[in-house]
Amino acid sequence: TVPAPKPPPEPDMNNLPEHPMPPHQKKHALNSIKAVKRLKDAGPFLHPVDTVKLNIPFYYNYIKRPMDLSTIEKKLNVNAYEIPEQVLSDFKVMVNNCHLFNGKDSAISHMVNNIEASFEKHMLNMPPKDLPAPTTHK
Ligand SMILES: CN1C(=O)c2ccccc2Sc2cc(NC(=O)[C@@H]3CCCO3)ccc21
Repeated sequence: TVPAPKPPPEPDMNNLPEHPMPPHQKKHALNSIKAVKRLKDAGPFLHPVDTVKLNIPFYYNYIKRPMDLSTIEKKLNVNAYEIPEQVLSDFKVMVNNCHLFNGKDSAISHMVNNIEASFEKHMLNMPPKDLPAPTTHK
């Protein structure tokens, strides 16, 4: 019997963190995701893998944590992340899903590697959690 394709899980809205990432870090992470979404190689990663359009009903049987750029952006907007590393780890889930399902040397995996490199470069400029107090020059 063909297993019914499972819908991609929504961001874990149920247990949002008590102390989410502060606004200046959230803003930087959102800008980084927006910059990646504009890359030529980002197309297939903008939305959850569409198992019907791609005719891969087994996808969610292999890929237990589907992830894509729109889901990361949504999680940022609902303050689902506590620290920037959690954003990076969701990004890596998306990368590893692609490597696992398509093969590390596939064209689509080279595309996801490109956008991951770009995202990591943006995240190098992430401001520290506790910004220095604004100094008032006399
Ligand atoms: C990341 N990834 C994949 O990992 C994937 C999974 C199975 C088969 C092919 C691919 S490459 C791929 C292609 C699209 N393409 C599309 O979404 C559009 C709509 C359906 C055909 O092109 C989206 C995701 C994707």
